[in-house]
Amino acid sequence: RFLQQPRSGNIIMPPGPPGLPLLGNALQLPREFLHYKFVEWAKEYGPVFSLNVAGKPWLVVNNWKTAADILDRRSAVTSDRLPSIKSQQFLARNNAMVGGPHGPLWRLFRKGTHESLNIRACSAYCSMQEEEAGHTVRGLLEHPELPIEVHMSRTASSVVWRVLYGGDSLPLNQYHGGQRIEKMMDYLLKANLPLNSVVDTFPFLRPVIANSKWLRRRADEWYEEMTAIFNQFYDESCSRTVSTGSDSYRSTCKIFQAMVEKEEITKVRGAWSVGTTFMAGQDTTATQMRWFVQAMMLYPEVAKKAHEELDRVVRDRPPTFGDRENLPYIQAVVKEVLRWRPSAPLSIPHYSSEEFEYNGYVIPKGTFILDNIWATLHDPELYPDPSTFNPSRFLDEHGQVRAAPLDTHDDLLGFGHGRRVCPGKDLAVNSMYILIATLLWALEFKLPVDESGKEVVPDPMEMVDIFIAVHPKSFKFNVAPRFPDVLERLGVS
Ligand code: HEM
Repeated sequence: RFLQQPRSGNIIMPPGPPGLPLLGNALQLPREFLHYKFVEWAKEYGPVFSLNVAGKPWLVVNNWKTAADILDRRSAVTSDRLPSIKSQQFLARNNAMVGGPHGPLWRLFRKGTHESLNIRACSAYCSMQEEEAGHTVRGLLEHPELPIEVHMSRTASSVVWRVLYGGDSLPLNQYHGGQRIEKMMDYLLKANLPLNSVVDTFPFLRPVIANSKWLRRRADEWYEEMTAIFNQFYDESCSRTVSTGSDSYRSTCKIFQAMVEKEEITKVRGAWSVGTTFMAGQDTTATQMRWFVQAMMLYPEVAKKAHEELDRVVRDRPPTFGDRENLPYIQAVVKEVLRWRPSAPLSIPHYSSEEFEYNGYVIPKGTFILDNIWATLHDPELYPDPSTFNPSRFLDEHGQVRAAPLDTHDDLLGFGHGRRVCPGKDLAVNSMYILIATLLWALEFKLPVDESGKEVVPDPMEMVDIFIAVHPKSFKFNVAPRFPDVLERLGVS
């Protein structure tokens, strides 16, 4: 308790678990699945509690109400990101907007991404997304030997690639441009892992490293290579016109190119904005779709209800975006996938840029704020029996999608809060809708069997924490076509 007391002036932090002198709660934090530990602490200390991690104040927000109060309503002062020396300053040279400060540069980045990804702009990508859903069915049927992560990663990358860079559909099982970015991203993500950066643990080393070419050499090489890749994709994109099916659109690169021409942003920052958006948008959507496949194998009664709805509404032709309003159960499956297994259970941490007041507490400037999305989406008060995959929880007594209760973000779950809310949320939900509808229309998901004929049942609690994102552990799957000529019907034979 002593360590939760004000450190200076009138700071009053909410209570939290007691810690050790100097180290505070640092040794009590598990290295992975922090969100589970926070759920335990929230039961004891309430939905918003504080920690002291080696002298640094942390605030953990664990339900929809506190998230709305702190991250939405006070977003003017709770939308910063932790200043990270290794990843932001040395690796990305302050060009990575996702982890960057809440300032003028970030506003330009949001302006460009919003123009490209807002809900109206997204309508231009629908025919491309329908086509990608068809390619995914073909991939699953023609290459069932490939792991589910390879299929879903191709699909998610391809959609984001085509929107951001206006390129062609990405191939399955062949090295492509998107993978060049993904490979590089790994190093940047790992630099953010707690205690993975010497300079962030001991910030007094910053000037020493900044002034030594030899100590900085790995970071410099990484930056040069990343920038060359981003610039190459950006230049190629700026010279193409995109047209898919009945739609044509400006790639995100072209939107940033117009901003570069108006001298609002430099070219290198435009290229980095697009590249880091690709990084943020690819893995998240792919992870949600892997959970969807697992859920369909574990909950065949859900797949059956979805098949009944699709058979009644679209019958023997593939679903389209035009069918969405008539497919409430499919919409509810999309919501339940996002609720059941959010791909970023602790969101991306926020940081307070000013001292602020909340419920009688006074939270200091420089507080690391963790949004425990997992706790919110597994709160039994809002979602009874939260560990069961049950899309019907989102439907009213007439079988229609129920209106989202105030402040719950029930209409777009798992995309974060406040000014930092995910700018790709509408594109992601559109991708998930058309993929889920098309995969369920085209395929029967079954549990695979082992050599002795026994069903292999995946455990939905087996997950891999890779910092920010949490994936399902790799699992086997089995699919069969629901129509003998399914690929012809999809136009992808
Ligand atoms: C189902 C898929 C997705 C999920 C679950 C998801 C989730 C999130 C979350 C939780 C955040 C952090 C929000 C916060 O700080 O409060 C975020 C940020 C972000 N997302 Fe997504 N996202 C998804 C798809 C996408 C897509 C498709 C794109 C773009 C093509 C995208 C681009 C971004 C960017 C650029 C940020 C950083 C925003 C900022 O710092 O201002 N995301 N996302």
